[in-house]
Amino acid sequence: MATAKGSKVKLDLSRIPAHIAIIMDGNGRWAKRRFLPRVAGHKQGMQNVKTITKAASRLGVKVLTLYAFSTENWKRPGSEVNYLMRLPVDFFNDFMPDLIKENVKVEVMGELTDLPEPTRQASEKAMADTANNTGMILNFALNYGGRDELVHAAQKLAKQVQEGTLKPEEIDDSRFSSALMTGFLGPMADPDLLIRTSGELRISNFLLWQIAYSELVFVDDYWPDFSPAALESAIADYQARDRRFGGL
Ligand SMILES: CCc1cc(N2CCCCCC2)n2ncc(-c3ccc(F)cc3)c2n1
Repeated sequence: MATAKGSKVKLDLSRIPAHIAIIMDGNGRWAKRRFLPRVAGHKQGMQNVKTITKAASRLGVKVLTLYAFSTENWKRPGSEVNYLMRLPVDFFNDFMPDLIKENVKVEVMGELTDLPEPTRQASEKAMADTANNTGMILNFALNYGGRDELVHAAQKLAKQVQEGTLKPEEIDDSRFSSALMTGFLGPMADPDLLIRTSGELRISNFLLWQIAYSELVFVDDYWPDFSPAALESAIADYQARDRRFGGL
């Protein structure tokens, strides 16, 4: 078994999960514990996105989906939302050369039309500038909600039936998966491994259809403290499980 260099755990590099999704939670509590403002946690959290992106890419992960902003996050104080909405701009200003060097392809999924113009433009430019990259897909969920995604998929398919281009009996798992925001990922749309940081044991309206058979790993680290070693440990947990996909 080939193992990751310098790793504390023995990873089978031939069984790295193709698609890892992460709920990056605990940024505000990370700051509070250090008597810093919440936005300091978000800033450190963004730095850690860069660290974990590189670590996942180098381990051979094919898709890394990160829950950056949920449809419910608009309820936060205006000053915090304004700060958060600038992070994608800062991320790409700082990290685009590294993303190009890592051959990472950026995707951003969610209700992007509701975002501030600079946030949406930075996301669209990053997707355009990395469109020809063939390495890991870094897929940000931005202004994303799982129920919102299911409703939009149902509406899309209902419209096709109404237009006469689709029969109701033709709507099956595959057709529904293709109608979701993760449809562009094809056979890799469903995460093999979902990680949530900060000790919370909730799914929080994330990838509700896609995680039907995902392995779930909950870690106590706050997101800013979630290290490449912690990622490898979560992957080792995944590799130690015996996935049955509903079978015996
Ligand atoms: C819009 C809210 C938000 C918050 C945020 N945080 C704060 C909370 C979560 C922890 C990570 C740091 N990050 N980190 C990267 C992005 C990002 C999103 C899209 C994109 F195309 C490029 C980068 C980000 N976006």
